[in-house]
Amino acid sequence: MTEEYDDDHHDDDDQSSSSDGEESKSEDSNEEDLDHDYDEIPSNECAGYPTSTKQHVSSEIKQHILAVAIAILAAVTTHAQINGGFDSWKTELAKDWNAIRSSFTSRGESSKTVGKSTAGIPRASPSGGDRAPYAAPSMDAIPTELRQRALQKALGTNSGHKTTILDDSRAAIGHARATAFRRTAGLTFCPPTVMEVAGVSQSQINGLVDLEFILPLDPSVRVLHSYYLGDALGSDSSFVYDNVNIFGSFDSDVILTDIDVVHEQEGTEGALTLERIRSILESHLGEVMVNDEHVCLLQQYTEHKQSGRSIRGRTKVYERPRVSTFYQNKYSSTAGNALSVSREPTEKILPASLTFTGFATKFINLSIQSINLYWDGGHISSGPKAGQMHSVLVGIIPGMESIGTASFPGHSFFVTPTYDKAHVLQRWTVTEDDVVLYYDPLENLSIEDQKREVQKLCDTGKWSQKQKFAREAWIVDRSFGRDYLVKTGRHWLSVFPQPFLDHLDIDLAVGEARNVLMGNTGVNHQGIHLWNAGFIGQVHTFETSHLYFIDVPSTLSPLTKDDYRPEADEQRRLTMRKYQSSQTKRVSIASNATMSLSLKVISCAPRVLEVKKFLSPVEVQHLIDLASGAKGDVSMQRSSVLASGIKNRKDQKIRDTAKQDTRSSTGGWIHREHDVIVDGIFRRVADLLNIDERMMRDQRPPHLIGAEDTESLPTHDRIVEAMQLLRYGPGEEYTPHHDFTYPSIENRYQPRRYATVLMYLTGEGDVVEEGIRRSRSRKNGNADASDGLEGGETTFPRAITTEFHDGVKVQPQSGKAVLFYNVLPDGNLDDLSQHSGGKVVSGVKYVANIWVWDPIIA
Ligand SMILES: O=C(O)CCC(=O)C(=O)O
Ligand SMILES: [Fe+2]
Repeated sequence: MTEEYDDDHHDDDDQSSSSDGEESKSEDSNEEDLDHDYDEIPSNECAGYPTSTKQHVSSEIKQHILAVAIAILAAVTTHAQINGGFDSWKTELAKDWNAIRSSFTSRGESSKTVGKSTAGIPRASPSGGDRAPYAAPSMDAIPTELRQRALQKALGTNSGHKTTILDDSRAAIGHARATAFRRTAGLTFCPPTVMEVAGVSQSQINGLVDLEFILPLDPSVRVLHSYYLGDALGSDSSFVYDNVNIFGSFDSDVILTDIDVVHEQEGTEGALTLERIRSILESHLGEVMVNDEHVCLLQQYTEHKQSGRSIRGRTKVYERPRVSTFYQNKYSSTAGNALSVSREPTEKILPASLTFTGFATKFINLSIQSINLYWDGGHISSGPKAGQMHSVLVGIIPGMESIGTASFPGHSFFVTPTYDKAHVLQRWTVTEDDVVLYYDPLENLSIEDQKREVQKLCDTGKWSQKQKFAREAWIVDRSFGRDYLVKTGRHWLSVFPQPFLDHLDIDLAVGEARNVLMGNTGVNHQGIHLWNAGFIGQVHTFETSHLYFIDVPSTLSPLTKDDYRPEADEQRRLTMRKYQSSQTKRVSIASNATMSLSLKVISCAPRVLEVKKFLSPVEVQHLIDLASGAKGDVSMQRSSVLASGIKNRKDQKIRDTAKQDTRSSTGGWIHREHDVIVDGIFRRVADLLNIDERMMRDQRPPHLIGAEDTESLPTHDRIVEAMQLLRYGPGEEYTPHHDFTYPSIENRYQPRRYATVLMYLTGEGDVVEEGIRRSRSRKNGNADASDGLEGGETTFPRAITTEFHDGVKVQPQSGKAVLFYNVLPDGNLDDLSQHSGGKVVSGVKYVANIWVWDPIIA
């Protein structure tokens, strides 16, 4: 991925931060009819596309129904019945379903009146505030006594003690204490276990909570079945999606047909047994490849096919903690004690209201043609172009793909064919409720007509299998996203499901990668390490053997692949010791010396941590010299921005259009192999992130890079981009944006930048300021370096706090690093990770950025 992103990395970017951010009053086209139930969507092999006009029962009601159904089930059934597994679960649920649903109808009605909504989801409060405006029914919908009684029954014990701890753990240990980034964790289509029915599951203790979701039977079964196949069969190929295409369109149908045939032959009432389905799958895949969730999914398929009833599944999601838990000593009842968090604080603590209301907006193209996406800036009010429309090309959305940008409520966007920019296909005004927007040429057709149309497109070969699959995958994603929103209050910006790292099987050919993930780094196969951000001011420390450079080595030639061989590596490490120290001044060090650095949490949501003195003055100086041209070989250019998701970044025209006022800095790229100092910084960053530095190496096979013996790992590619050096002069800035991008739906791995490490080279309390000034004026007479930096703070405008109205600000300080995560522990992209580089008032701001992608095992 590095090769692809190095030269012109893509950030999505706010297109028009000058907007006053006023809440939109304009009509949106997504008014929904909520009366349609999932269960009534007919099953069909080639279509069944939900539309935005007729599809779902309010997801909120669904959540209530499910939660209550499970509670009732748990409370009324005996231990043996619960243990009866799938069949009894389904029967019981089915029996209670209608009664439960009708008892909730009135509640459902009232949710409709909350305001204009998408899929029955009440409108967010316009003021922003906590941004969790949706009362998540979740576990709280189950009365505590019911849950406890169910648990006691299930466990056959009266241990009140146990119950209390488990109840508390959900509220307390969940939340911010989730310390790993997981991708679609614990996805299952099997009935709840005894523990789960009782409201307890292992993953709650690991920090994530259960989400029960419902998907329309068609096309979900086909899509998910194909993903399971792809993951099973393609686990050692780079792009599982290719396998999904091959197997998903061929084997997938063959397996489903086999199941249908056996079902018919055996005349089974309802569903085939799990054993029978397992044996059919095993005959195609082999024993080790078959996983239980896949089997359960197919059982739901046989059981629901006639009725077209929906698919039920569960996965883990991140529940953001209450803002009161972000403060260790401020709100006494929480006081940093994990197990007491579940008690409600006496006073209701609200986050500071925000003056900024921007958010990530994602546009999905459900047609097969590429379309242009424009931001509509309205009429130009003065100047020679007065009266003309001002629109800005955000990017081109390829067929069945998505791109995104940061936006504000009230912003308008429109799409046109790429070949006819005057023909507006669809126009949207974004609001907080509508940030994932679909262009769907079939949207206005009835479900029946859509089916016919898609069938025709399939039959006449106008759509490929791949295109059809991608469209169906988006439909599944969209459906999941609604349940995710209701449960968490957050929009789903990722793609569901992401590969199931939780299910990596030790028998599969991932041994080495697993070791890397699990090894000394403390990262396990369940997820990628994230520093805990339990409360503001929380301090962590990490050890690194990549000590500060306190002198510049006599030779600074680029490193070759051979330099990364273990012996060469070790030799260099020893040689470099004479230029290094464990403090920013010289102290005597042993050859195996390490140093320890502290990270301090400055924001819990988003998760932001700072490390003072991450870089030594010599390292800072070295990077500034590279950025300022004193050392020549880094070419700094006017920074460009692109909507995230655009893949063709060689397209100069788009790039030029994208050079807007949103980002006025200049920047250049520097590879880790540039020299030993830069390489050392990358290694220290790996330690900071708690990942194996080898994953940051060039992963291309030896014959492509002219080396014999390489230490590459079974990741797709190196997981780090080249370092980006940025220079901002007075008046220059980078307006609010996200660092994440939207991966292609075709990429089964859904790679993303999970972490940003931003290192300040100049700034307040500048320990090397004097040195920099002297050296710069000496070396290149750079006049602008003679002033200290004023302004240029990095702001997380949407950080949740009880103190600040404009978010959390980070003052540039020479040598300081800020680490923030662009993802949440449940694999969603973190909209709150939005940030800006403030306007420089005087002096020059230099920063260096390192973006790290989540390790993906090939
Ligand atoms: O300059 C800053 O403070 C932020 C830079 C940034 O966000 C970026 O380059 O993506
Ligand atoms: Fe950024």
